[in-house]
Amino acid sequence: MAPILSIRDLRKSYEGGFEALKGVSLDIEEGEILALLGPNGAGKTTLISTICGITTPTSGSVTVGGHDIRSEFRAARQMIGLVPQEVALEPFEKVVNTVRFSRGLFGYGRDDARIEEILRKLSLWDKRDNAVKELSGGMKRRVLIAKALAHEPRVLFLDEPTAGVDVELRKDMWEVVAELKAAGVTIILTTHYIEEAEAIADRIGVISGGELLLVEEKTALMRRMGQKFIEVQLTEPIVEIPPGLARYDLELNGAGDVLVYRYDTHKRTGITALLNDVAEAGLVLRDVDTRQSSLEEIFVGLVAGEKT
Ligand SMILES: Nc1ncnc2c1ncn2[C@@H]1O[C@H](COP(=O)(O)OP(=O)(O)OP(=O)(O)O)[C@@H](O)[C@H]1O
Repeated sequence: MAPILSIRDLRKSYEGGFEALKGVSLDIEEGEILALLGPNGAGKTTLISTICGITTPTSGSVTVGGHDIRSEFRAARQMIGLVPQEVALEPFEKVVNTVRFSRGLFGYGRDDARIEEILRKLSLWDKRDNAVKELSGGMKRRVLIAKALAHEPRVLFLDEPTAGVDVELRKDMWEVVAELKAAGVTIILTTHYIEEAEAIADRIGVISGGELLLVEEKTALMRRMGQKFIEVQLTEPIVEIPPGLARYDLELNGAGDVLVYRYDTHKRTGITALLNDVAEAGLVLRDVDTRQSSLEEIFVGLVAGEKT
């Protein structure tokens, strides 16, 4: 199947010559959720703004549903919904009207049933007659999503959808995203919250300094780059690692009662030998725990590697 979004060698230099995108290429399949991770200033917003036609690219091409964003701007833009980072809403307008208005902007006729469906999906139906200014910050974000969905887009961009919202609302947002995916909407979101990408994305893209460092299926990425740790908890603390265990490159925690061993699941792990040698060294185990390195550790490693 042809990708719903196709980005080829996209470059953007701002006035003054700053290169915010240095040749980004990416294909996105219909119905997937892609999370774009990157530090501040990486170019995430520039990438989204360029695809959505808010920023003009210096070179390169983007097609949405086969429509070129420059030569077929209207057709391409019609397929896209954008939830911007900044909350920019008309404070005195009623929720329902602001969403209706967004639909009208795209040339669609009034469709109250559709608006009701969107407002209900976002738990805004009860607030439909409230003025926007009466809503909490989290609810305002939902209104932004409702507006972006009003013209029935097939691709939805969420630029930091949960920045500054509390944990509970963040989880609600994730549910909304999952429902949209189930309804067939393709979703591209940027986030600073790595746990957010870990929780909802199918694929992860890491962008830094205007370059896409990698794009990979989340589980494959975590399997490929992730390491595992085994924590050997001892009944009695020790002051130093016994010489018999020197070859393992172990770390002893501050309290002296946990030995941490890092291993790669793709190679021989050496766990059996380690546990034998721990017993041999006269240490008694209280418990053994394993832990997978998180996406956060992978991400920090990648971006740090890029800077050196
Ligand atoms: N209009 C502009 N003129 C000049 N430089 C700009 C402009 N907009 C963005 N930049 C620069 O381009 C780079 C990328 O910015 P962008 O907003 O795309 O980053 P981002 O990854 O979205 O960052 P954040 O996570 O902080 O929102 C930054 O260094 C920024 O200062």
